[in-house]
Amino acid sequence: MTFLALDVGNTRLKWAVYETPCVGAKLLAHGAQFLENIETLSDGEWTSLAEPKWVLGCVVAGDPVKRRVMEQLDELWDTQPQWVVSTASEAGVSNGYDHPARLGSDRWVAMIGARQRLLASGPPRPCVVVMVGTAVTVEAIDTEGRFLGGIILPGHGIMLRALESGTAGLHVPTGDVCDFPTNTSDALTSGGTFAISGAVQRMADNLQRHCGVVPAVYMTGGAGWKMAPSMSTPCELVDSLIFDGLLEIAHRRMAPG
Ligand SMILES: Nc1ncnc2c1ncn2[C@@H]1O[C@H](COP(=O)(O)OP(=O)(O)OP(=O)(O)O)[C@@H](O)[C@H]1O
Ligand SMILES: CC(C)(CO)[C@@H](O)C(=O)NCCC(=O)O
Ligand SMILES: [K+]
Repeated sequence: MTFLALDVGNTRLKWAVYETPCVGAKLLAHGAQFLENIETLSDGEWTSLAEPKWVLGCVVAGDPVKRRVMEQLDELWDTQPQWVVSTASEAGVSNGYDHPARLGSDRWVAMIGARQRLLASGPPRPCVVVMVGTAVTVEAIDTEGRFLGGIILPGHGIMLRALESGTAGLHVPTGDVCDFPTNTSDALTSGGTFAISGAVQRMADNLQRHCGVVPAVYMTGGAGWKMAPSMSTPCELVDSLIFDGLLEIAHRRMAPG
């Protein structure tokens, strides 16, 4: 009766198997694979798994990647995967995007995970949801669970590569984050980090002004742990926000009773 959750990003596929489709269910196995190596899943890590009863995922990589993931699943099991599409509302979150379906499903799922966590931890309040992956997204959700809007900015890696390819003199090793960088490495690393933490601060300010309450801030994504020490706003790092969202959606859609 296991549940396989899939998060197919622009750089890596992350997967997790839970005992049941329910937030807080026991995590039985998990892993991550760079998109170039997806083909190894069906004769590698996934071979030792029991056939999952449910498979639910979100994909923001292109259709060719999605097809390759489906082939891997198909080689091993009969279970038909379901893929989350952003809609006008689901699992207690409503979608303020101009065209709800155009919102990246990873953003939608992470918001559902965050809202679930927020409500489990106390009375409703506004929250900011930060995802630090290949790209960075910062979303605003109001007290009622309405996604008001969010921003997309380049991730740390893309920022650095853009600077490297657009200049003659910016090829240097990774530096440290510091308040007043005095060498090129530290200047680049701190610049990328401040761009992200500054964007989060700004969105938290926007949301606080809009709602009149200090928002909770949740952060997730592969590079979240790198960003966490440099945030200027208090912020809770939750590695599993996308999986929590998938569990919550699956629970509401699939669980009997
Ligand atoms: N250990 C690290 N040190 C520095 N930067 C990192 C590290 N890990 C990840 N990053 C940065 O974070 C970005 C995305 O990393 P990662 O692939 O872990 O995230 P992700 O959430 O899996 O991304 P996606 O979901 O978009 O595939 C990369 O662009 C990289 O620059
Ligand atoms: C912004 C990313 C790349 C973040 O992973 C993804 O959510 C995406 O491709 N979104 C589609 C565009 C949008 O959300 O407006
Ligand atoms: K992601």
